[in-house]
Amino acid sequence: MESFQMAKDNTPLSLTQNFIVPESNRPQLSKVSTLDSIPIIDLSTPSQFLLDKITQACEEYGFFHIINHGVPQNLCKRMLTAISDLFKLPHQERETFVEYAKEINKLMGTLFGLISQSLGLEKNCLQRKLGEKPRLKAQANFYPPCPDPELTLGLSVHTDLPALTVLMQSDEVSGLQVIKDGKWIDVKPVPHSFVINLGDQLQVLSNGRYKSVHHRAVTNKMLGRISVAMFYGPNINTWIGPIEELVDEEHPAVYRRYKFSEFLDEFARQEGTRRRVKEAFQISYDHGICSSSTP
Ligand SMILES: O=C(O)CCC(=O)C(=O)O
Ligand SMILES: [Fe+2]
Repeated sequence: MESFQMAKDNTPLSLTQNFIVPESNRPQLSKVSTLDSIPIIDLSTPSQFLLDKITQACEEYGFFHIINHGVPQNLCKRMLTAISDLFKLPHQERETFVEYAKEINKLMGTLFGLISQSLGLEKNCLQRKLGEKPRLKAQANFYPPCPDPELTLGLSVHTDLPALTVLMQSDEVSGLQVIKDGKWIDVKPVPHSFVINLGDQLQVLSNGRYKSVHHRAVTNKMLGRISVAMFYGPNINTWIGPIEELVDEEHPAVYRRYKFSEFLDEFARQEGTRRRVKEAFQISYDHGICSSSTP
């Protein structure tokens, strides 16, 4: 579906009516903070320092950049070009896709190890909980330049439903924004970095200690933007719930256990609403009675 009417020289003429969002959902770009940003973590720093940084980033932002991540720069560049071509051509550059997916899968292994340790768990704990046949899904996003970025959103406000996202964005153009302390902050591209964010399943596994944070993508007048997200999540038959080591008297289970298929069903059920999927699996401890809030 074309979101814009394009002139011959590829400049957008006007935003088509169906992409204009209601006033209450508009991005209010002048209110977005450009002073704050998500942390940048150097994966090559010595281990305890690195773990402290990861703990802090996961607790405070649920988002961070990683640099010195070991994924070849040239492969990242080829991947962005391949994705860019994909939007122009029907034909896929398969080899680059497969090679990229393999590298990112490896990187996800490293990140899950670090995040597990940052929670005080064994290195392989999170990946073990996410099951033997995880789902790795790629999503390519293309945001054409837009004549009026105030009237629309490139990608509406959401949290990522799986466990972990590795996002590569084009170096020149920003558009990703993240909620921090009730305010939108801009995630300016950091060259040769990936943006990492935690998904809903990680929030549940960590018993709410780490957050799957709301984010959105906005457009801009001048330049188109590309991003490539890789999501790592469980398969539909995997049971997800707070990890036992993270539950005690002081930290009672925030969520009940569920099969991932149930989570997906709930997600589908909430189509068309401002989704609150995790909340449906929350345990309520009101009046000393413990009950799940799922209908
Ligand atoms: O384009 C972006 O930066 C955001 C992408 C995103 O949030 C997603 O694909 O889930
Ligand atoms: Fe997302």
